[in-house]
Amino acid sequence: MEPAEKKLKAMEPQPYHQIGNGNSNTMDVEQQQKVMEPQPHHQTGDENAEDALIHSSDPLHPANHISDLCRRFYTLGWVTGTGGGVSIRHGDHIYLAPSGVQKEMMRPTDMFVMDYHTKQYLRRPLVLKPSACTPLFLAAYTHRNAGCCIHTHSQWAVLITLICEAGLQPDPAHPDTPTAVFSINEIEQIKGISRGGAGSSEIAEGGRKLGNLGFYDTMRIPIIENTAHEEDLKGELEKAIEAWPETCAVLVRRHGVYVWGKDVAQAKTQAESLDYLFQLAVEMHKLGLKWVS
Ligand SMILES: CSCCC(=O)C(=O)COP(=O)(O)O
Ligand SMILES: [Zn+2]
Repeated sequence: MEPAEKKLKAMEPQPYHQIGNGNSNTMDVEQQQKVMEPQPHHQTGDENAEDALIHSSDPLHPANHISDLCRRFYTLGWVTGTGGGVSIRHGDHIYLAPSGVQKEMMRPTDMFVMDYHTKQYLRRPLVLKPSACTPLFLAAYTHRNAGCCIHTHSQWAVLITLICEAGLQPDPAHPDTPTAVFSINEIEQIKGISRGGAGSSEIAEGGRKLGNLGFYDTMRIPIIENTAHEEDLKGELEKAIEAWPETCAVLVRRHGVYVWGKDVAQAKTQAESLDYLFQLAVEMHKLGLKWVS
């Protein structure tokens, strides 16, 4: 190979199972050596059937879409340093990223696929572990019938939990638990948030269409405490989902936020609107302005 050709080849992104990431949570030295040896493609047997789950020329196929979204979210600081992630539910199939990998470098071949009903993996890349966020994503699918769940480590999300922790912006509607919720109103971007938790097309009891929040509504996002291990957040996240039937997100103190929607578009736009509101509130706080009346 000519030197210029070699240089170009080295610049091409490689699937995770070919490069490793040095993250001990994912691949130790022994595992990395193991991936150099010829191996069966996957653990579960029918290679062609498994590959059909992740190979598609459609950029919106979940295996392609998750990789693409993570590259975009990386530039926003949402999934840097391997933190955060995205999961998509596609019919009965749940697509999940691997754990501890550089999320912006993922390829469709790195994806895990789980059956929604049995919770069994239909596809499991051999040398990778499924995201530690999996139980949290499943909670959004099970309890909110979500079609997509996004977890960010955005610094705006973390900062807003710290400001609420300091008790500087108690919510008048919840005086007993002033630090357990982030509330904001009278900001236009609130209209980007659905009223019903999973989707604006949902119909509430009595036939009322839920739609999105209005300018004078108060958006409330519960905050749960962080745990040493991501998967241990599941119980508190489920409790928060139950206690706040209108929320489309749960903040995790000193960690980030989980946001879901009925489909990728709704989860993504809600994550964007929330990040905007978190940032705005942090900046308002710096200026001594209140964000809830
Ligand atoms: C520095 S990331 C710590 C783990 C975490 O909070 C996270 O969101 C990523 O989990 P994953 O298992 O998907 O890598
Ligand atoms: Zn996280």
